[in-house]
Amino acid sequence: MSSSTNSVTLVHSASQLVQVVADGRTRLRGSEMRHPVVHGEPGINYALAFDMASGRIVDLGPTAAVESRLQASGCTVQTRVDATDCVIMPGFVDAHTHPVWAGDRVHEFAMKLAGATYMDIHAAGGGIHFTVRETARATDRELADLLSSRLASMSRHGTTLAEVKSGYGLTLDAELRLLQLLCDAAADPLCPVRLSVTYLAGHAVPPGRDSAEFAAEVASEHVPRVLAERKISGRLSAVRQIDVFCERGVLNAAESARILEAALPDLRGNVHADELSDQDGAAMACRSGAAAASHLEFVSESGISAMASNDCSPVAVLLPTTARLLHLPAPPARRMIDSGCAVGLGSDFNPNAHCLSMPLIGHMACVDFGLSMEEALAACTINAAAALGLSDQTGSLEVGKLADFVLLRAPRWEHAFYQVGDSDSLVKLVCCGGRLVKKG
Ligand SMILES: N=CN[C@@H](CCC(=O)O)C(=O)O
Ligand SMILES: [Zn+2]
Repeated sequence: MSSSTNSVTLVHSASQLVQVVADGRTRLRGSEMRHPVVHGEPGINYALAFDMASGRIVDLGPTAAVESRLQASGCTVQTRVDATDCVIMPGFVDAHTHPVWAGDRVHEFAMKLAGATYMDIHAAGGGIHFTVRETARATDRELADLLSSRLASMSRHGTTLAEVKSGYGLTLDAELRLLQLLCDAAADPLCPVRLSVTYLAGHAVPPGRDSAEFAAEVASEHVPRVLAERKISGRLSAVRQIDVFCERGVLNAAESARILEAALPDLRGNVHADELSDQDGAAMACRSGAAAASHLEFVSESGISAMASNDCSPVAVLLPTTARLLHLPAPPARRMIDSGCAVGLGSDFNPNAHCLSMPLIGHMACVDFGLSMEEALAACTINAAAALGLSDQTGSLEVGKLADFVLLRAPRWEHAFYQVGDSDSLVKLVCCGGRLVKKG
């Protein structure tokens, strides 16, 4: 029970309370992922109270105990939310999304089903290049509306924090435009999802350009301008991460490192690594001091060892939609966890992988990558928040943390991953920083 509390909202009578972490740890590595903290004694029901002014959790535990502590400390319970037959659990954290673009690529889905590879389409001027052209044609208003409807959908599926990347601009001005749209959304008090904005500085090499020369331009001109806008004018102050697509046919490890290092330590590194081939991407991410490396289908043993080495190593963010869609081998998820990596999860929402539901991602991580449900839970809460450097604030339910939680209409939390494709109706209520954003 925290002391400086006045008016609180009390969510009570839940059949389970899922904290994930209860001792302040900010990531779960390796075998620790098997043991998220869950309370669900038969005959006991559970509550969570949050301060309405700060949006932070002030107490949680069995309902009777929480109510008597609130009364003893003189708190006024202003709002009561009945969670009977529901589970209180942390909001889902989506550690990797590309939500600002126009023009779908459903035609490419058909091409891939007929056997075309991702890189065949990319090299022929489709893929990211197609989306860059469509995005350039769209107005700011159209892009803002598309972004906002995607964020609303994420929220309906229970996401309370998402990493959101630019990357469909490629030129400096076009990237600045996309970053501004993301920062405007992040600053909107009505935005239903907390956003952590990433400057995806090297998503593709513009047609006709040489990758080394493009990387040099991004490192020496684009990155300094984004950093200046962020610091001096404050226009892009919500930008927290930098990303590159380290891949054969895009940027190699040296070119990627050059861009990342131009932004560090102002921005945290967050890298597309070893997705379609082993490019030494994970190890490069470690050497560059990045906070997260995503994809990792082709990660090497040395990349896994580097990511498993300590509590500051990058979080290994796995993206089940992409591996499935592109018929890639599953990333060696078991090997990563058994080696001691902190594994996180992301939807990778983008025009290639059109999925906004983290419960579905958790299901796919279990079925396709061999995670247990406990590991998937840790991966899409505390570890995904760790990938964004925000796991001291969110990603678990603990006193003092943000009231970022969902009520799941189910007897046990495992239904989040078991009831595949049903997350919109399973998620009864979403609370983001103490703001109730979905009621049903
Ligand atoms: N791999 C690079 N970027 C995205 C795909 C972007 C696109 O195809 O538009 C990803 O993470 O999967
Ligand atoms: Zn991506």
